[in-house]
Amino acid sequence: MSFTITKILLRKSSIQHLKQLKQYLHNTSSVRIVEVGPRDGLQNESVTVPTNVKIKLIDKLSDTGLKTIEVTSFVSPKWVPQMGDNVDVYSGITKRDGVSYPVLVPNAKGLESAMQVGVKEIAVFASASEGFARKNTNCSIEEGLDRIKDLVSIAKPENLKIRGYVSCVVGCPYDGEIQPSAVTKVTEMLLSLGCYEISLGDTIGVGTQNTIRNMIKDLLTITTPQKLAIHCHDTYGQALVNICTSLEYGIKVIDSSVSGLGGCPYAKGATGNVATEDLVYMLQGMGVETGVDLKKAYRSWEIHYRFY
Ligand SMILES: CC(C)(COP(=O)([O-])OP(=O)([O-])OC[C@H]1O[C@@H](n2cnc3c(N)ncnc32)[C@H](O)[C@@H]1OP(=O)([O-])[O-])[C@@H](O)C(=O)NCCC(=O)NCCSC(=O)C[C@@](C)(O)CC(=O)[O-]
Repeated sequence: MSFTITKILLRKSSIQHLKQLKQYLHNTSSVRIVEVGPRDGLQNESVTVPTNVKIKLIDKLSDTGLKTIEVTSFVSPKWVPQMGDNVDVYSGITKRDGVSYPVLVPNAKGLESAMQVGVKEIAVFASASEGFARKNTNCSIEEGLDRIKDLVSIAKPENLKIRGYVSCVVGCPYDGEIQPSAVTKVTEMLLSLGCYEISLGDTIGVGTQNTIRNMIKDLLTITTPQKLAIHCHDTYGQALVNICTSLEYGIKVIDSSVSGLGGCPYAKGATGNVATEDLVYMLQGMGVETGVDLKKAYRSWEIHYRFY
């Protein structure tokens, strides 16, 4: 290809890109932030944060304007001891009207305990990679989906809201690069089981603009952006860029973690999620409404910080 033709094509694609950005800014006046710090963040701390500190942190977060706060998980305490106080945390927090407090559940046993304390929303989790599925849940992708099917059959008649996660959407610490089609397959399955939204987890933060874009493009062949959320860990400082790329494709639900806490005990090398404060700051600058008070978000973190 001649140099001139390449230049024309490049100029055309950047004009298209600008048009797309303009369109997105026009369409995106607000986003919903899903705060995952108390679960995704604290599950990975080297020390177990005391229950009363977790409760204070969640109550402070409830005061920031966040509408969804994932508070804990009902997984096996043998696997993740940091979440072993799930019943006390969920029972101890002050539930505000208009705020949803989902919990992560891996199986029917976890769902049963969650229902006993009156949980109204759960999050189920699957993986796009076999290696991670086995390390994180001790079963294959397919067996994990069967477990989810079982627990959904109990949760649905009880009118519980069910959110789904797909982990390792671009890369896996065990299997390497992940093909978009693998993500699409698991997402389609979770949607067909009744999840109202699927959060796309870049579990180890290896995504870049291109890999995130390719993954979303493939997903948009089977679903709409309204059914998707993005969940970026920030290992290589790409989280905000990857979030902007997701916004371009119309995704308006973003997971983040206060102060950038986070990681997964079964994904070595994974650093924290994108920090809620950084995300709110960026979106405010773009004129996108989040409903979150930035100063209060900073202050909520002090509770946890004072613990150390
Ligand atoms: C799925 C299992 C349970 C299978 O674990 P397993 O060992 O295969 O299960 P099991 O059925 O053989 O049970 C083993 C023991 O755990 C107990 N048990 C079993 N289930 C529960 C439960 N729900 N609550 C309490 N206890 C439970 C069970 O009763 C038994 O106790 P024992 O008889 O030995 O005394 C295990 O692998 C597990 O809990 N895994 C979860 C790991 C985890 O929490 N990882 C982090 C969350 S995922 C994540 O962070 C990614 C995400 C969502 O953020 C998105 C992203 O970034 O990608």
